Amino acid sequence: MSRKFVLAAAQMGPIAADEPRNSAVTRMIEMMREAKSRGARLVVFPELALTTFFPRWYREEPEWRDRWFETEMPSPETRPLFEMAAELGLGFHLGYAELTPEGRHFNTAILVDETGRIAGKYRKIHLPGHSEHEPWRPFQHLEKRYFEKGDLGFPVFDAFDGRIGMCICNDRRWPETWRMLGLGGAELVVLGYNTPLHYPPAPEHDHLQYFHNELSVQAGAYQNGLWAAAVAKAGREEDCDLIGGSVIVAPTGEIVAKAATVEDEVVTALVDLDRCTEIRANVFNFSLHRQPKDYAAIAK
Ligand SMILES: CSCC[C@@H](NC(N)=O)C(=O)O
Repeated sequence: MSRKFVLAAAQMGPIAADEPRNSAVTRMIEMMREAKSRGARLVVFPELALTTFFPRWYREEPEWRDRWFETEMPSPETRPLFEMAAELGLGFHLGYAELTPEGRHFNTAILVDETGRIAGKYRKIHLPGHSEHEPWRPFQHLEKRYFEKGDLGFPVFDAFDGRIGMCICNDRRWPETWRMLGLGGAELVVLGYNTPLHYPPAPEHDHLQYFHNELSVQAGAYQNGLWAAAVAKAGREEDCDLIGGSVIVAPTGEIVAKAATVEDEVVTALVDLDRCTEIRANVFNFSLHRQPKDYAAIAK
């Protein structure tokens, strides 16, 4: 059985602070139609794809924070995505802020299959930034304030005739993320990101933002012999420039599709999950070459 399918990366341009959820959903549905017209089976949306990247602001009122969070999925505003998935026979990956019935806040992503059913959930583990107001910054990065660390580990799901893993934005910079997903047997890792062009603690690295994105995703894919799709929310969002550069990467580490704009843009690639073997049966044959006894410090 062939395990080839068309994968779509649906980069999003900026979402204004006052842009309602149903506007973002309408933009996503338009990109789902575009992806389907190119034969896609799965479309990947960014991190926190329903709203502006709200951790850039410091606010103390709990009700201010909670307005950015989803208390159910699907919700009345997001249900059209699920209905469109079922109608088109097109799965999707979506990042959003999750508020649980117990009052817990997570930076979450879900995988939805071609029938519109939630096939998997991941909660972001590597939360970047800071937890207190730092007025010297031109904008805040308060993920450590507004979210709890994810509590689901790095699960891998049976879907799309393969094994699919997820991570979110800053997770992609950590080799441990990719190795955990690789050890779980992931053949495709999908992720979204909101990455500012300007990094206030080390502005001398600003010109490297696109490079570090590609470096991380290409290394993660190659070193674990898996496909990867990394998808941006891009462009000038509320006076903060976010990088674009959404990519689909093969298990060889080669970029096979790449966005050219910082706007809503769909890029597609034909993904053959059986190509993971090219790497996994050779250079990164884990059972043959990996030496976990010598890696003890990594897990401390
Ligand atoms: C403040 S750290 C840099 C920004 C970070 N962004 C997210 N959303 O994780 C990233 O790793 O891209």
